[in-house]
Amino acid sequence: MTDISITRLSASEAGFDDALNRLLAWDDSVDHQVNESVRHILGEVKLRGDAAVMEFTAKFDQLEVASMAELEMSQARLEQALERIPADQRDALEAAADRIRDYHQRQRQDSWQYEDADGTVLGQKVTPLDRVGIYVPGGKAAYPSSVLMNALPAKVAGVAEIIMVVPTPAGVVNDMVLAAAAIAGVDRVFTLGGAQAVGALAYGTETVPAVDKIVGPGNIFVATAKREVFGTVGIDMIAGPSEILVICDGQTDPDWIAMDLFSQAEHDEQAQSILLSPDAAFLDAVEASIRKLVVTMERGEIIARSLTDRGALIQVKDLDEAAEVSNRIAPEHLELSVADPQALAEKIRHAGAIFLGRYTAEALGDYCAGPNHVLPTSGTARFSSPLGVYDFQKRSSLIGFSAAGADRMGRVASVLARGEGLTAHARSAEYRLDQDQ
Ligand SMILES: NC(=O)c1ccc[n+]([C@@H]2O[C@H](COP(=O)([O-])OP(=O)(O)OC[C@H]3O[C@@H](n4cnc5c(N)ncnc54)[C@H](O)[C@@H]3O)[C@@H](O)[C@H]2O)c1
Ligand SMILES: N[C@H](CO)Cc1c[nH]c[nH+]1
Ligand SMILES: [Zn+2]
Repeated sequence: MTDISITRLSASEAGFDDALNRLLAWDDSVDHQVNESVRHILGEVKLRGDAAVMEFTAKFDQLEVASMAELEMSQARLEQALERIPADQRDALEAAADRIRDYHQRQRQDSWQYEDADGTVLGQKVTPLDRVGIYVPGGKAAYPSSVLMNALPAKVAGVAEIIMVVPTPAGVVNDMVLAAAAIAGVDRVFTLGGAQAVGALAYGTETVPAVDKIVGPGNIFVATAKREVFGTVGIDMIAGPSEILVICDGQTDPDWIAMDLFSQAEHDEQAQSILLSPDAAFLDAVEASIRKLVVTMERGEIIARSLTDRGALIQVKDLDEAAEVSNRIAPEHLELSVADPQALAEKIRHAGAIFLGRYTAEALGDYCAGPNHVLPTSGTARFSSPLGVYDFQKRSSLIGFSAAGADRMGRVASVLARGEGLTAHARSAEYRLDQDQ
């Protein structure tokens, strides 16, 4: 079933704001059911550990096992996969890994400190996280690229132990995913997915070690579970169903734009693909390309569902208005398919990643451009950033007063502490004052 009925909107028509809000929002009933189900799964995993994880894996991934050991892939199995995949796949994984590593090495932050005139030392100590969990999606497609995007920044940061989870529906293991884990240096791999995998990493089970932070993208169950366990562990962001927003001046081949919209729609029925253009005839041409091309797509049904339920072709007055609408949406991926993409990029404030110019297909960013493809979705690009080395490093403040510094700032602290009525604070500072002054 590849029939598509795609929403057409005009930014100048009455009611556009409400229509856009409806387009971006999740259906309330979906939201409610997902929240209920995720809370139930997390509660069971916290209470019953491995037993609950195995039950949910049987239920949601149709994978029955007698023991948790069957859900762990050994390092030997990862190496075997690396040896077994065809040479072109191994070369492509290694080429992508090199680009991703190289890009992320530039993000590493080092410790720093400086000294005041009185010898007081102040600074920041940067430390990698001890143990992280990386979620690699696997329900509707296999994502070796997400293994690299999650694990390599953690490696660059110096994380001591990386635990990967990936669902393998019906026990079908993807060798490229395991090979990518070998290339990236992942320490342990469990074939678990969904909220049960997130719960296992957050709370720990008899077999799965609890981690300090969970990163990585996933469907709505995974994104909701990460939100729920935040606080028990750190999370990177909400990286849910994929999104693409294309702004086009009407001069790019409509087939290219249709395929760019498909590229994210094919991930998930809940993915969102939107096109903005000031050219109404171009919107018609892209709609015609969509209808022509969808029947040629292997994942045509997912694309048709996604474009019908969550897609839109929106006419805007001009590119300035396109930038305004885009900033309201704060998309995960934003393609600027226009003559002067740099000028338009100046007007963009919120987007996970910005793809500049007609030749920059978002798909290249998904695999091998270098920047991370784990990006904030659902408008969270207003306050979140791409996954990066900084997500795997934390900072501790360094404070070392000299005797002179303790005297000078101790007097300030004493006044402030007494103002707050906290006498122990005041006296602790006062003990260290120069008593001759
Ligand atoms: N934002 C990003 O950076 C980014 C990157 C890559 C992929 N993605 C997105 O990741 C998602 C991958 O989704 P996927 O489904 O292929 O794999 P997934 O691994 O995210 O989800 C599969 C799991 O969902 C759980 N699940 C499925 N139906 C359920 C139900 N009814 N109740 C409870 N749990 C259920 C199962 O446990 C299953 O293991 C897509 O939405 C894709 O767009 C996002
Ligand atoms: N587009 C996804 C991020 O939303 C990443 C991906 C992996 N493979 C293909 N695409
Ligand atoms: Zn993609």
